[in-house]
Amino acid sequence: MSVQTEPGVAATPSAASEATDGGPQAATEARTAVVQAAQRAKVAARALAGATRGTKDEALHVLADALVAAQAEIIAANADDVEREQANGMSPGLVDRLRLDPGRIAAIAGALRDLAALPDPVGEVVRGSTLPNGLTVRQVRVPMGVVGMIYEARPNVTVDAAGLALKSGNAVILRGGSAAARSNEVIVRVLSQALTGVGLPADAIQSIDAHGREGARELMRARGLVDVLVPRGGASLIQTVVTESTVPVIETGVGNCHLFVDAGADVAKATAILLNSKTQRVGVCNALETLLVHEAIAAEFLPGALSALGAAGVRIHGDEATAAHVGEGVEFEPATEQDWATEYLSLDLAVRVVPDLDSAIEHIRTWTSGHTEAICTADVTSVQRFTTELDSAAIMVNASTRFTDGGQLGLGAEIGISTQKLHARGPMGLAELTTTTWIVQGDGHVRS
Ligand SMILES: NC(=O)C1=CN([C@@H]2O[C@H](COP(=O)(O)OP(=O)(O)OC[C@H]3O[C@@H](n4cnc5c(N)ncnc54)[C@H](OP(=O)(O)O)[C@@H]3O)[C@@H](O)[C@H]2O)C=CC1
Ligand SMILES: N[C@@H](CCC(=O)OP(=O)(O)O)C(=O)O
Repeated sequence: MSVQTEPGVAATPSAASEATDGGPQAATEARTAVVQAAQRAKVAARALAGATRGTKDEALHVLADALVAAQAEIIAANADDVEREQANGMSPGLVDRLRLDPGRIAAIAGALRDLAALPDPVGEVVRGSTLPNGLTVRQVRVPMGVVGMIYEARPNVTVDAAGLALKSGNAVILRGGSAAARSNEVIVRVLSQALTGVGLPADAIQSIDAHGREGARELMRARGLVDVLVPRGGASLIQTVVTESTVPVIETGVGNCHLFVDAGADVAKATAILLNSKTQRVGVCNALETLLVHEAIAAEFLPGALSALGAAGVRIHGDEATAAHVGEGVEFEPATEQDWATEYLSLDLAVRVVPDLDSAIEHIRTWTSGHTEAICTADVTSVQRFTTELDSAAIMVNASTRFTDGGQLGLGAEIGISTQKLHARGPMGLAELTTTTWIVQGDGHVRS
């Protein structure tokens, strides 16, 4: 699968009418089910908002243990999903995103334990002062309440979202990608049952997967019951949610990440960063899609870099200047403008040689979706310009694009990576799932 993005826009919108439609009866059933789930979640959210850090952290460990204990059942359900989707022609990159194994389940459980080790965001005083009139003013973090989430077929996200919601004192209603339906069914059951073991309500973690896209649409309309909706996925999903949701939305966005190798960059480090960004996990939004190379380093850098990419199975879509450096065993085809706009999510990479930093910045500003850009350089002026003249959610300096990830950046996990600017930008962790309340304490104060 690949995604075309318009210059500067996370693009390819498609109308809600494209969504699978189960007819009026399915819509009514979905409405009833989602409203009831949201009502239960609202009650559960009150219990979570008052839960102590100790209870929430204990719950996260219990959830982690429960997942590991249910590993065989989860992996069997996941194997059904993988088998079905492979038969349906899902690309290897997306199958990799869907697949679970014991190592991945251990990592997912580990992320829950990492969340337990982080400070509780709830109750944190963001600002505080005593005014000249004696009033004490504090702005304090509080949970959002009920968080709705519509997301891709990636079962680790089910657990990350549940863990983040729990630690930040929120209830969560999940609608995962249909390709992961069996995996998510088992995971949500295991998690919500485990909650009750520590005296927290099972309704704090609910799934509406059974109601498909009808359920997702009802979640968008549950204003007053759902406090915030996080859509995490492709352009069609984001466009539909932004257009149709009456619930407040925090958008995430598609990736189309760039790496610029500057004149004078350390070739060994740049090659390692390039390979990691492109090949470590190709189906994810922080994978590299376009390499830009300063012409002054092209002859030194490109032959080795392209042959390393070729050895890793990467197909190059390059401009003429790149073609001159392609050696034996490297699959190459001439790039068109479409390649600059494409999020391949596969072992494909667009490559362009540029005359200078200005051209690299211009290319990125033209084609980026605003997710992650990286530069390899030894020049502090280039760093300064790259980090201030681009307008993306994350900028990596001499580091892989793959670091745009909540776990990697110390947030424990992430509910999504925001590529818009309001409330949150970049990987969204615990603090991003809270809002604030102003607590003003007086002693009979009145306003004059
Ligand atoms: N910035 C970020 O945090 C992230 C960005 N992404 C981006 O997402 C893309 C890959 O995601 P992909 O696998 O394509 O996921 P999709 O966008 O296809 O699906 C994600 C979820 O949205 C649902 N959905 C999709 N379209 C609609 C619609 N029109 N109405 C209602 N629900 C809808 C899907 O349901 P169904 O299963 O029924 O199709 C699924 O539950 C990439 O472009 C990647 O960069 C992905 C994750 C994180
Ligand atoms: N958190 C991710 C990156 C963001 C993400 O979830 O991407 P995607 O696989 O497109 O859903 C990671 O690097 O593991």
